[in-house]
Order: sequence, then structure tokens, then C-alpha cells
Amino acid sequence: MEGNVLIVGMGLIGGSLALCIKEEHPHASIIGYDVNHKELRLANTLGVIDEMVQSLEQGAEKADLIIISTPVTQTEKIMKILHNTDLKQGVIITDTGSTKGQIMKAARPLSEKGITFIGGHPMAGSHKSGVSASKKILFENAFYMFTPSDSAGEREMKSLESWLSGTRAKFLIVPPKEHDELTGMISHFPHIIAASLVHQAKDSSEEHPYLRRLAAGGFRDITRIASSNPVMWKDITLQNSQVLKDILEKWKIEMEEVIHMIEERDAEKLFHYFNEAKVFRDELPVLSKGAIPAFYDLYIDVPDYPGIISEVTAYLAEEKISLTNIRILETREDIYGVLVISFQTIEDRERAVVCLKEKTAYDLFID
Ligand SMILES: NC(=O)C1=CN([C@@H]2O[C@H](COP(=O)(O)OP(=O)(O)OC[C@H]3O[C@@H](n4cnc5c(N)ncnc54)[C@H](O)[C@@H]3O)[C@@H](O)[C@H]2O)C=CC1
Ligand SMILES: O=C(O)C(=O)Cc1ccc(O)cc1
Repeated sequence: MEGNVLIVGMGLIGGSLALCIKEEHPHASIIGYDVNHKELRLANTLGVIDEMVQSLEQGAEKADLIIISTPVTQTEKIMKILHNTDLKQGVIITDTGSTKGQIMKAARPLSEKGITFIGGHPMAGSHKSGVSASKKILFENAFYMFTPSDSAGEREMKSLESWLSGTRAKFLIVPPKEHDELTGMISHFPHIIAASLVHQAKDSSEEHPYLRRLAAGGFRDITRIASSNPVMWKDITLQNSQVLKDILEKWKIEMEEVIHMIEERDAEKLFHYFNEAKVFRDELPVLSKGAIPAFYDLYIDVPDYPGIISEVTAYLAEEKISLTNIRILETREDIYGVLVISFQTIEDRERAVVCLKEKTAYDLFID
């Protein structure tokens, strides 16, 4: 497709979408705008955008597609500004916000003016933020949810799907209420729980100086999302507040029940509690991307000598296998540790196994 695409908010998601659109539609012009001039200049220097503008209006007036990828409270403000801006006939406005109910309410004045707004939410991302973390493959095979407003017809939906076809995501239309209930449960609520686990561990670390070192393994993994952008999560929590309050009330009751099982030393109920969770979790699809992206870990039992990490990563680099994270698990005092490398896809991990089996004699484990 050809035309001008304005991306407002040149962070992780805006940058990744810019890369996807440019790859699929090389003749389109990608214009970037961000209140953070440093981030905007970086997007330009990295070649993520073709042009930068100094004001929202300057970019909006010439855009055929406007993508708002800012924290959700800002998205509402930007929609108000766009409502009062002279836009091109036929422009499509979409967003990438993690909440949809309040944003779709804010879209009504735009629809009443005949401007097409299609709510959007790519269900993939990372705890990292900023344009330097953006990647073309971020949304591959992930769900991308749309909440079209009344002003969006089939033609506009098709046009937006074409613009975004380079994401290689699976498009899905859902009503805003259902969107917020679903994401509240499987994305927003887990973020609150991850943050609360870290808070409890922090309190406990004052009493137990070893805690920081022991928390370096599994605890670090299950709380990874607590390292996400706090501004973004403050906004999401405020916008999806009713859904989250209801879930947290249920969670409080469930935790009371767990306390009761422990006090009563009720082995059978405790067994069922863990077993039901295991059965449901084990049945979840493993190969598709969910709301919280999966990372595929490979454990490598490495000997203790300097330069071991660079040796292993060099083998992977030779085969052009990209990794997303690397760390040492220090679970025992007497051994150097296990090297854990995370990959974004199961295929990358399989290639890494083949490569390391060929080039080293280290034991490899997959969880
Ligand atoms: N991070 C993630 O994994 C995912 C995030 N989202 C949603 O996408 C949106 C963007 O998230 P990220 O890219 O991760 O955030 P980010 O923090 O990487 O980027 C946001 C950018 O928006 C800019 N910005 C803030 N207010 C602005 C304004 N008024 N005008 C112009 N620019 C402004 C910031 O300076 C920043 O560069 C959020 O609404 C978030 O809920 C959706 C899916 C995944
Ligand atoms: O980093 C992670 O695992 C995430 O949870 C990414 C994410 C953040 C916000 C979303 O609305 C969707 C996905």
C-alpha cells in the first residue's frame, strides 16, 4: 500500500509496527511523532521512521493512517486533539492500547464526525520499552485484537488489516467489554500479582540477606513482567479498574480459602487445589503466542572458566541464532552455575540445541 502513516508514540510498540509496515509496504512513508524528542530522534537515526514531525497536528494533517501507541491515558488526550484537527478524507485512526472500554468511549466524538476509529491491541510485547527494543518479529503469530467503532465498515477493516499484514499476527474482532475482561484476567491481573510478589520479597529481604541471590532463578522468571514500564501499567490499571477490582476481590477470597486449608492441614483439599491448577495449565496450548509472550529457555551445564559465556554465544552467533536473554542460575553455592539462554521461538531453541550439541560436550536441558 502507499500513503502516509503517522505513528504517535515511538516506543516499543510504535517502533515495532513501523518496522512491520515498512517491510510490507516499502512505498509508504512512515512519519513519527513523540513528546520525547530524544526517542523520536533515535527512531529516525535507526531508520525506523522516514520522517519526524515536531507536532501531532503537523503529522496528522497529511496522514492516511494514524496509529496511536502511547500509554492509554495519553491516547485519550491525543484522540481529543485529533477530533479538533483537520484530517484527510478517509483517514483511519487506530491505537495499540492494552485497554479498550474507555478508549472506545473516547472514540465516539470521532465517529460522530465521520472519522473511522478502529481500536487495536497487539497481544504481544515485552517488559522492555523504548524504540531501541522494537523488533519486526514481535507480533508474529500473536493475536491482534480489534474493537471497531460504528464508523468502521468492512472496507476500513480490510484496509487496516492490509496495513498491518506485516505483523504476521492473527486478527480477531472482539467487543470492548469482553476485551477488557479477557486481558484483565490473563494480562493485567498477573502484572499486579507479579508486582506484589516482588514487594513481598523486598520486605522479606531485609530480614533474609540471602534472598536476593536465591531469587535469581525461578522467582526472577515468574516475576519478569514486574520489570515493565510503571507509567504504562499505572494507566492500564486505572482504565480497567472495575474489572481488576472484581478479580482482586475473588483472589482475596481464594487466598482466604488457601489460608484455611493450611490452618486445617487439609491435605486432600491442598492436593486438589494444586492438581486442578496443573491440569488446566498443562492443557493450555504451548505453541501459540498468548497475551504474555513465552520465552523458550535452554539450560546449559557449563564448566567454570572465564570466557564461557562468550564462547557459547559465539557459537550461536555463527549460526545466526538470536537469543532474548542470558543468565547464570546460581542455585547452589558449590557450583559455578547453569547457563540459561532464552529464545523467542521454539525453532530458535531447537537450532541452538543442534548447534551446541555439534560444537560442545556440555549437557543441555529443556524444562
Ligand atoms: N509494552 C508492551 O508489551 C505492550 C504495550 N501495549 C500498549 O501499547 C502502548 C505503547 O506501549 P509501549 O510501546 O510499550 O510504550 P513505550 O514506553 O515503549 O512507548 C511509549 C511512547 O509514547 C510516548 N508518549 C507518551 N505520551 C505521548 C504523547 N502525549 N504524545 C506523543 N508521544 C507520547 C513516550 O514518550 C514513549 O516514547 C501502551 O498503550 C501499551 O498499553 C500493547 C501491547 C504490548
Ligand atoms: O512482557 C510481557 O510478557 C507482557 O505482558 C507484554 C504485554 C504487555 C501489555 C499488553 O497489553 C500485552 C502484552
